[in-house]
Order: sequence, then C-alpha cells, then structure tokens
Amino acid sequence: MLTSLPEYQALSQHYSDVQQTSMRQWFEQNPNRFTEYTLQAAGITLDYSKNRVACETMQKLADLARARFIPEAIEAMFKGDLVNPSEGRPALHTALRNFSDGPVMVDGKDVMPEVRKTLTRMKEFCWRIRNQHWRGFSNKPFTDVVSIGIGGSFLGPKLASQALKPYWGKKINCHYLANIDGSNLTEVLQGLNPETTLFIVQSKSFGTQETLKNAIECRQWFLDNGGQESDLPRHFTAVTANVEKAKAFGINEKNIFPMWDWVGGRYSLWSAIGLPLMLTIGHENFKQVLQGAHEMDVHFRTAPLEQNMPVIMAMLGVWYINFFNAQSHAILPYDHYLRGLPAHIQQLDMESNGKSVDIHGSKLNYQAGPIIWGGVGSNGQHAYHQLLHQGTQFVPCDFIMPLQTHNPVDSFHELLISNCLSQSQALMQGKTLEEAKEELRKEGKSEREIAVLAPQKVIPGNRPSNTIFFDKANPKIVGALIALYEHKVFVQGKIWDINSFDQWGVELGKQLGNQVHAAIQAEGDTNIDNHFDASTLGLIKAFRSMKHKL
Ligand SMILES: O=P(O)(O)OC[C@H]1O[C@H](O)[C@H](O)[C@@H](O)[C@@H]1O
Repeated sequence: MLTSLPEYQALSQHYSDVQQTSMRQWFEQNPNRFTEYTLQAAGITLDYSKNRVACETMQKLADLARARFIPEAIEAMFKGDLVNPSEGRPALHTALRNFSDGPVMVDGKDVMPEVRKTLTRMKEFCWRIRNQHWRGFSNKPFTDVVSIGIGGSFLGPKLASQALKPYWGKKINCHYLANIDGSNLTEVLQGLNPETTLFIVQSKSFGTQETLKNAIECRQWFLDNGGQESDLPRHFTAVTANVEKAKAFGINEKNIFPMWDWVGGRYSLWSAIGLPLMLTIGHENFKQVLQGAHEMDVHFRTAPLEQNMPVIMAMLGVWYINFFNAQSHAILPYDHYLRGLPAHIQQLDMESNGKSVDIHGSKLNYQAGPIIWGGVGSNGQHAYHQLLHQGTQFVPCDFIMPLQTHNPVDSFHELLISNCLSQSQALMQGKTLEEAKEELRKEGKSEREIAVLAPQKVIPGNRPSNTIFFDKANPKIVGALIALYEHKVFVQGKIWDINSFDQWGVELGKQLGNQVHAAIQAEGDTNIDNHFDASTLGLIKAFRSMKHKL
C-alpha cells in the first residue's frame, strides 16, 4: 500500500517542513537554484526550480520512486513485459521508435522486422503520393488528406502535424475528421475536391462508431461527387490492427497499414497512425520525430532517477497531488504551433491514470491522475490565469516555450516569451500585503480604502511551475516532448499502482451509446420504457419527439 510505505510517510512529515519556507525565500537564499534545479535531455531543458521542493524533497521523492520499483518498471516496459495486465499485453510504443539494433520480443518473436517493414511501406506510399506518382481518379495529384479517426487515432497525429506546420511544404494539406457530428463532416468536406482528396481511415480496432460512420459518409460523398466504386482503392486507405474488419469495410488489402495489439491507442502516433503526419512533413522529418522520441526513451531508460526528466516531472506531480491535494495540472504552451498539446496530453494522462482501483483490484485510498487542462499563452493570461494566481485551487503548471520562433515577426517572440517568463515569476513570487499597500499608497489611496483593497490585491504566490524549453519546435523536439509526457504518465501510474494502459470507463460509454442509439431508432415506447432510468428515458423521448416533428 503506497501510503504505508516508510518513504511515503517520510514525505508526509517533510511536507510540514516545506510549508515553513516559501520559494521566494529559497531563491533569495540560493542564487544557484536555477542551475541546480535544471536538467537537459533530448534537446529539451526542464527548469523545475520554481517548485515547492528543496534538495531533501527531491531525494525523498527519488526514494519513493525506488521503493515503487520505478527502474524495474521502466525496464519491464521497454522489454515488452505484460505491463497492461487487464488486457494481457505489453505496451511497446517505444519499439516503434527504436533506432537501436537490439530485438524487442513479444511472445518470443522479435517485432522489430515488422515495425521496420511497415515504416518502409509508409515511406514508399508517401513518396508516391508526394511525388505525384499515385494520383487521384482523374489523374490529378493529391492536394488534401482527410484523416478519419478519434481519440488516440486523432489527437497525436493532429498535434504533431499542427506543431510541424512549418515543415509541411506546399504539397499536401491535412484535415482531421473525428467527431460524430454532421457539422464536423460538413466543414471538413466543404471545399475539398474528391479528385484530389485521399482518405485515411485510422482505427486500431476498426470498430469505433464515430470513425466508421465518418468513413461511410466520406465514401458516399466521394461516390456522389464523381468517384466510381472502382476508384475507391486509389482514394481510401486504412491503418488498423484489425485488417479483416478493414477489408470487410471495403478497403483494399494493399492499402491497409498494420498496427499491433501492443500499441495503445493514445501512443499510436508512432505507428502507421502517423501516416497523415508523414504525408504532410515527409518521411525524413517523420523519422526525426521518431528520433527525438527515441532520444527521450534512451534518457528515460538510462538516466539515474535523480536526473531523469520524466521521473522528476512525475514525482513532482505526485508531490502535489498526494501531499498538497492538487486536483489539476495546467499545460501552457507559449507557441501557436503547440496549441494542440494540452488536448493530447489530456487524453494521454486522463485516460491512462483516471483510475480509482489498483492493478490488484483494490480501491485506492489516495488520489491518482489529475485533471489536465490548459491552452496556449498568452491568450490564457486574459482568461483563466486569474484563477492560477489568486483562486482557491492549487494548480501546478507546465510552461512550454521555444527560444526561437518559426516566424520572426518584429518583436512578437520577445513579447511572447516575456509573458511566459513573467507568468511563472508572478506565480512563484506573488505580491505580499505590504507590497499591495505600498502600491496603493503610491496611488494616493486613503488608509480606509487601502484596508479594503489591499487584501484583494494580495497574490499568494508560492505556486509551482515547470518551465520546459528548447531551441525550436522542430520535428525532433516535438517527438521528444510527447515522449517526455508519455513517460511521466507511466511513472505516475506505477507510483499509484494502477494500470495506465486500459480504459474501461471509455468502453462503458461505447456500450451504452449503442443501446441509447437503438432506443432512439426504435418504433414506439414499449420496448424502451423498462431499459433506462427516468432521466435518460426522458431525454431520449425529448429527442425522439423533436425528430418526429422534423
Ligand atoms: O483507434 P480506435 O480503435 O478507433 O480507437 C479510438 C479511441 O477509442 C477509445 O476512445 C479509446 O479509449 C482510445 O484510446 C482510442 O484511441
């Protein structure tokens, strides 16, 4: 039990000591705090000096990580052990970006030859499309790709292709269709020419309602707008672990790229699910994305816990969630191109660690995965940062910033970065009552006014943040950044003793969704009355009555 470990209890006691000193004081006492609490890996620098930690805290957090066998767990994941026991499989996304020569064994078989073979197929496919050898039915080169997929088959590729827009070149535009919402479909297809549009149906299971419905509609749109049945193989490809289902759906086997059971949905960007990304940025850049992730993998696997970036980020999270009772964590990229990062990390983290039962089936008596949210800076400063500075919630933040921009326009980047740096400074430093009073005195306020206003202007400060920075958001860095968060989530899952690789809550939604849909379609009420609670039934009937009016 986590909470009864001596290492956990030592941290509980240490928590009271840490309350005695503010970060402001630590910075005053130690001018080297930045250097001492900064580390580098795979081109990324993590400054964690603005955290509620002393050297002793970091040591105690590393002790807890050791007591939870984190080094052994890391090795087990890389080696292909069954780290996903409830589904009886390994989680080997690291094999998809493995540039070392060694084998990666699953059930006694080295999976690396299959991985390399698929990468080669992807490379050839992209080469033919990008060099206009594979063309649409009227012999025009492809100009647009529509990636149809949801969840992990959507968020990762979307984040990466958005983040790497400067590397797109002018050849292929990429569109993502995820939601089961006719408005989404309409918006995506509007303005596209079926003659020059390629569709990729992305679904590990090939059983996801949203994806299949969107794929059917896209196929119909294609056929209604000049395409023939015989043209479908030129325009429809699929990526899936369920080749039979994709074939049954009508995708030509030659156009199906495999992925495997041992790739979790939220880690699938590294597999052929990354195809739309490769089509837009080209094979060489895609390889760099994998290379960046691989460098982070090597760091994660080999660095000692005390200097291990994903482990440090994970343990800081544990410190705040389990000892400071933090409920959420904000991801704040100060880069337009990285605006999709909060949504991707949200799925990665909340789907992985949103659990309340451990791998042995016992209910947790401690908090696990936080709510992940966030958005691009500086926009957020004019929206939710107020709560970060003065709200009653305690929200640790990750500020993420490239030192160079892809678009050096006047002083924009300097201003953007100044905003980023001053936000973490303000969170750490705050404003004392005395400082607030002094400001008001300078403004000429009376002592009576000051007594009312000053407390409202106090900014508590002492609120923690990481700053994650790098030279430029290039393909390698984007790969490393995503891998950094993947490993952070993995370590936290191990500390909390949960299975970070399943998602039974999502599965329930899928099951019930189908039942509700059947009820919405059913004739008459008799068949549905006994199947639902009064609220769900009332809502179904409200929808049905509107449907009948139309
Ligand atoms: O790729 P698919 O099988 O269509 O699954 C799409 C998504 O489905 C669910 O929402 C899972 O929780 C996700 O992890 C998965 O990425």
